[in-house]
Amino acid sequence: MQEAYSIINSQRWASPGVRAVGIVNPATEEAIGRVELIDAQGLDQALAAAARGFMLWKNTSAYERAAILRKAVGIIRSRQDEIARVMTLEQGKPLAEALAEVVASADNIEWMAEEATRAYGRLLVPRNAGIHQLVRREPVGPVASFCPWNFPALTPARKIAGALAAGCSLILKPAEETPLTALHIVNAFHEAGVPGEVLGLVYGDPQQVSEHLIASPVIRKISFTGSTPVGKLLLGLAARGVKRATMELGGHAPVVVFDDVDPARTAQQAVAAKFRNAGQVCTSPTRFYVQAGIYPQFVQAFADAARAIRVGDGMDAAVQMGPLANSRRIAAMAALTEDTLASGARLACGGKRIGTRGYFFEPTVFSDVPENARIMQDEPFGPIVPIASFTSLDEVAARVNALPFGLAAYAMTRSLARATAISGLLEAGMVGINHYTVSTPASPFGGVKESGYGSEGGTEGLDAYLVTKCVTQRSSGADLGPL
Ligand SMILES: NC(=O)c1ccc[n+]([C@@H]2O[C@H](COP(=O)([O-])OP(=O)(O)OC[C@H]3O[C@@H](n4cnc5c(N)ncnc54)[C@H](O)[C@@H]3O)[C@@H](O)[C@H]2O)c1
Ligand SMILES: O=S(=O)(O)c1ccc(CO)cc1
Repeated sequence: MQEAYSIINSQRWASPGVRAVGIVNPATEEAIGRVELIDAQGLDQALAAAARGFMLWKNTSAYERAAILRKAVGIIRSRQDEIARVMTLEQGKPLAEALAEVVASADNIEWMAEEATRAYGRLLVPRNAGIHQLVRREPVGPVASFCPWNFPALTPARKIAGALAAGCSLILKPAEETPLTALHIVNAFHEAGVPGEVLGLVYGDPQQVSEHLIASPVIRKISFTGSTPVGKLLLGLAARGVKRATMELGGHAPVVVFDDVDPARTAQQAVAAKFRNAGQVCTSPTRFYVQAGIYPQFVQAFADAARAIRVGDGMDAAVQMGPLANSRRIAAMAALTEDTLASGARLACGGKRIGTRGYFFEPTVFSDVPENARIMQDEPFGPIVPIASFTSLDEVAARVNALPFGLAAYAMTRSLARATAISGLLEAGMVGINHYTVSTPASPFGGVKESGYGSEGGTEGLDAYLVTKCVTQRSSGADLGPL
């Protein structure tokens, strides 16, 4: 049995009369450990530490901060197999996917470590020879970050890397369902030399923790990855203190498949992307619009490839799709399947829970899905996919942009003219043309509309933790007229 716990000032926080909840392996439903939940007194200690940590870290040179972050990268890489194993046990994704996530986490931190030394300001051209005006970029202050369970290493890694590279202190609240992976990531930063006060880790009741931290005058910025409804709630709390926010919220990514592509190859590529992490990815391709000329062939090839996916315990190297992360997702998939059948859509494959032990659900494909079916509006966040047909570019553009979401969007075509046109039309923060990888360390990851605002990754990901200060300085003894 493994234990996860809050860390304040590099020390395990033991709340008197500590409450704990079990950590469940979603492939077996067995308890694999427990996570201790923090109390209000612990949160106050974490805030006090973050306030001290900010004064310390913002005065640490960017080069020193970068060196410490690079050391954390080395530690994470040296433990990547162990961290991946823990992730698969507590989250369910296949071991190869877990390993790829740990590798990506290290790559993101490494990229941000380099970026730490490039937070340039600028010098203005003064209106008077005795005046110097400079625009400084400074760390915003202590940050509170909230992470979900679908990427237990990468989401914390991105949030920690951006904040620490900029010179901010951070209190991280990972998901209580996947606490062990985050504990490994935070430990790596501390072992690398990040002072305990600079990076705190808290687990607790999500509502209690977010309300407590966001209300504190210590916290100057929040960063949240999760659902749009919770994001709106946290934005409301942040607004009361006029605090900055980065919000990575839900999506419902459309894929426009034009009739000039090979339907079988395109469908196989789509299936690999759709069922990654059992569809529990905010950038998952989740609504397929296929041009009428290749629609039947695409649906057939998609369903064949989905049926062939090997589903099982992610610890088995032959498995391609693991369980869903928790029992809530199974209930959500069952309800969505029922609802989609009732809408008149055709079930091409799947549609049921697999077995009674472990949160397994069949890769499920619906075709001829009407636009008003719930699955075309609500993010499935699981292994269910709707496919519909379209005829013209204008028609499909109106349909894909009708939702309030705008995170990722994709289009498949061999035509440069179509690719250019659809890239301009899609209302999304990230667009993939003939490709589903829209996230790299150098690219800004974020959405528009109700998918959130702000970016993580890229130069924008550092910018998100910086504020602007304009300093106007008079040379001593300068004889000045008006500015
Ligand atoms: N954008 C993403 O990467 C992402 C990740 C996980 C879940 N989701 C969304 O969440 C939905 C279902 O997941 P869920 O059942 O865990 O939903 P949820 O909205 O209850 O929880 C999502 C995450 O937000 C956290 N959370 C919930 N209430 C909070 C609060 N008041 N303050 C701070 N954090 C809070 C949870 O701990 C969890 O990690 C999915 O359908 C999906 O749309 C999105
Ligand atoms: O970098 S990705 O693996 O594509 C990725 C996608 C989404 C999220 C957040 O849900 C994290 C990483």
